[in-house]
Amino acid sequence: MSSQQSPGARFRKALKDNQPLQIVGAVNAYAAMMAEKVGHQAIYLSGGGVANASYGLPDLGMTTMNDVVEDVRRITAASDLPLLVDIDTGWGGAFNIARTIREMERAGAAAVHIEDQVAQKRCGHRPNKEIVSKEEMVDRIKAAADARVDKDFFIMARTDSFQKEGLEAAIDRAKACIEAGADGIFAEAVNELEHYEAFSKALGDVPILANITEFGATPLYNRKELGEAGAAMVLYPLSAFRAMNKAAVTVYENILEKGDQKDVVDLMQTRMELYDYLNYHEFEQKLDQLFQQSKS
Ligand SMILES: C[C@](O)(C(=O)O)[C@H](CC(=O)O)C(=O)O
Ligand SMILES: [Mg+2]
Repeated sequence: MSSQQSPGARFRKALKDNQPLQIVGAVNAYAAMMAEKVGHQAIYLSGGGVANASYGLPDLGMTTMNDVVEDVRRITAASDLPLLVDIDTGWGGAFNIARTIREMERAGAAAVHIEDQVAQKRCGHRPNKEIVSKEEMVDRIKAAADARVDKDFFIMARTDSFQKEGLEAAIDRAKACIEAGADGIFAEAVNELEHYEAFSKALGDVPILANITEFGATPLYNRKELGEAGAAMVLYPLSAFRAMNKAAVTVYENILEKGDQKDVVDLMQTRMELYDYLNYHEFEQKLDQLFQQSKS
């Protein structure tokens, strides 16, 4: 099932083959399997998703490298799609960042994005974000780029500077990050198509990611218009997660209020659908064969 190419090489190929490449959030292994079967070419492990879904915590820099790497391992074991991982600020200084990159590679990630917020970070779409200096961010990128073993492992620099410093400063940071070895730029929380155009004009061939997260600062632009504005990647970090959560609350409430779940069965994936995504029947057949062998 798994291909000969490294995860990083597969990510780069997906980027080349899809313009722009849609990257969908998968909060766990099963979500990754569904995204793959549906036909997506790349998946994402959201830092907010790990904090919220795996630990019941807000996206405020409270989860550690090990928390995230654990979820990466689970997802890469279940799906062959190249996985982009949110490593927040990299969890420390140069040595910590180098360790993070190596652990992510070892766990089967294809790409990461590392941001220029302070360690006490916030969600990129919340007010009052604090950022580190351009020099410190450049050091983060150098440490990350230098640490990778596979040269195809993709390192994306995310800049949160637009909110505080505006477009020109954000582009200036992006340029410095590219010089330091970044393969792509995540232009966080910009809010007009023209902003992506400006990034793309200034950065030439370097791929730019548009984060189309719901209920945030960026309108829900279509893939096509983002592509025309120069975005090479479109991220949907928590879209499926938000939908799952709403369905779950509806089911919990219904069971409590009505005493049964009949009214909400239509919201549910059926047992057969679940089994199809899991290849359940293949496993069952194998089990039957094993029993036959031990009986004979
Ligand atoms: C992309 C992001 O970093 C994430 O952790 O998924 C978040 C998404 C969100 O909170 O909607 C971010 O943009 O900061
Ligand atoms: Mg995040």
